[in-house]
Amino acid sequence: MGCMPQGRKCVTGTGYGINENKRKILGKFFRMLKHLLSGLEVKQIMFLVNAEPLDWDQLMLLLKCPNPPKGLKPGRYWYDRTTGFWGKEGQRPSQIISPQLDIGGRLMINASGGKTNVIANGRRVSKEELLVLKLAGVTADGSNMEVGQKYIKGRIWDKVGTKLACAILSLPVPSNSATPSGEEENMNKVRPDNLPTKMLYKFLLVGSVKSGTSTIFKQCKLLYNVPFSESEFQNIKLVIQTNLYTYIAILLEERENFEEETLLENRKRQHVNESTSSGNLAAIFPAATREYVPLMEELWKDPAIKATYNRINELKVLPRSASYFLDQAVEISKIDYQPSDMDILYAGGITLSNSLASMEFSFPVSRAEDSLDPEYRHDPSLRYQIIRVHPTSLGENCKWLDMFEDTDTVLFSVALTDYDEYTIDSNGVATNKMLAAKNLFEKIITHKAFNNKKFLLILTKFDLLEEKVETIPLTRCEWFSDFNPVISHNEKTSSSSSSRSSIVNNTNSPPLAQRAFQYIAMKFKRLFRSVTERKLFVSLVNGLEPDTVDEAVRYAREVSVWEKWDPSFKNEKSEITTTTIDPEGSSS
Ligand SMILES: Nc1nc2c(ncn2[C@@H]2O[C@H](COP(=O)(O)OP(=O)(O)OP(=O)(O)O)[C@@H](O)[C@H]2O)c(=O)[nH]1
Ligand SMILES: [Mg+2]
Repeated sequence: MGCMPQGRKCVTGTGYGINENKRKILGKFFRMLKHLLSGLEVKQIMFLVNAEPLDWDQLMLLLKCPNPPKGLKPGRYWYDRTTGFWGKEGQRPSQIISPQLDIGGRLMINASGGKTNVIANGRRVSKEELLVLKLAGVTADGSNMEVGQKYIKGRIWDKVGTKLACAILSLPVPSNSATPSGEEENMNKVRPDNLPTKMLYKFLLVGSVKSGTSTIFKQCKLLYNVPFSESEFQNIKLVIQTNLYTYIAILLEERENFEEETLLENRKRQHVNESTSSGNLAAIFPAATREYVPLMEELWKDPAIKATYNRINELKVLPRSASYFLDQAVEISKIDYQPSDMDILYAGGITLSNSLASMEFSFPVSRAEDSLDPEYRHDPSLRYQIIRVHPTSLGENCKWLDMFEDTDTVLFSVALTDYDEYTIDSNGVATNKMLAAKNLFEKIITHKAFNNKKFLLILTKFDLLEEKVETIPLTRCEWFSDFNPVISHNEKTSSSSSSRSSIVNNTNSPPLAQRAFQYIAMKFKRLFRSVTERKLFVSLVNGLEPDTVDEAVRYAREVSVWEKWDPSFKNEKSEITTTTIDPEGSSS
């Protein structure tokens, strides 16, 4: 075959004759490159980076770098040397290539056609990028920011959420090899002793729709003193006020129905206000930010409204928390209303960010911990991150879970009350919510990115289960068809002796709810073991009670550092530390 450019021999070809059928295409690539790059004039218009043409050496540097641009064609490109961001001139970034390559000219401010007032490394970023920077927690104040992969104001790619947001917004994320120096990547996993870096443990909080994840997330913010930002706080306030007006609109509508039964004699009076009973929220309360105190006071004087309100439990369309807010209607409708912690917790429909929220914290040292031998204490300076993601943002078959592969422990939340509830999809097909939760659980535990993750199942809404299970049998859900509500004396003793949770130890708790909880935990544990051959940890939670959430999250901390959670670890009983019960142990 003879000599190839740059004097190299084609070793595999040595000693063999040329396949005449292929002669035409042999060396095609080199002929093409030579053709493209031989004359300076040609070169100059072929590959421009930051408005400067690349010479042969620069082009080779670009093509042979650890993470070269994919499918590079002649054209005009921009390149941010600090981050490795790469894109076509005038367009948003399309890839992240190896950073720090000495190619092209100076990055221009309008290189990517961004229209925001934020400049990153000398380039005006696009709206989408700005959103990502905000998600990553980089303050975007219009000043010139240093946005390195390695140091940002840190390392934005470490912030989960950044990756997910990028995926959703079709912005590039660095491939593993693009992360400068491989050890950076693994810093959270293998930490050389001489590095003083604090370790960050990551919990992914996920569950099916309305499983209580945002309540747990909000509870954690309050528990671990992570303040709500001003915009989060304003958003919460707006949601609470808007919710209140929705409840009132429903009351106004329902008032009519009740009246026909109970307030026939007052009917004429009611007609005076007919115009307000349309239920059209926008018409009644045009702007949630306006003060409606006088209107609210007037409404409460209306006997028909009072009568309707007294029968609020019959109004299935109103959420349970409605009466909590309606009781403070006048207060909430004030312009200067400040939501209390309880208001924030009770407010449904609040997601701090649309689909994704993240908080970082350290555990305050508890009194119980303080009295422990230092050897058994957790390092109080360790940092933890909780990322809450809504199932609808995980995409088809949870494909975006990849973005969370650096999670240490998954907190999977299931509402204990889901067993008799249904979701209706766009085709009108009803699915039992417990089965939907089971389905999501199976998808996540079998996802390739979560192969070896530890899982803590958070069974929540226990307070609501206590009420519900007394009237609606658990067997409503087909998965629970073999639940036997009759508790033998022996089982009763064994279940309470293995219970550590304050909820379970509460002697007022109806045993039936405990029994149901243990049964559901056992079902999930068996499912988990059959799929992964590993142990599923379980915590019982009432999202509105801080102590139970604190116990569960501290339990997640324990779980994260146990090295003995693999199947070879026989004595599982000793894993049960401060928090939870072992439903498997007690259900035999
Ligand atoms: N009584 C009671 N209510 C709860 C509990 N946990 C959550 N809730 C309520 O249940 C509703 C749904 O809870 P969220 O925390 O919003 O659930 P989510 O998983 O964020 O739901 P979506 O994001 O809307 O899918 C809210 O009205 C909460 O106040 C609980 O343990 N007990
Ligand atoms: Mg929510």
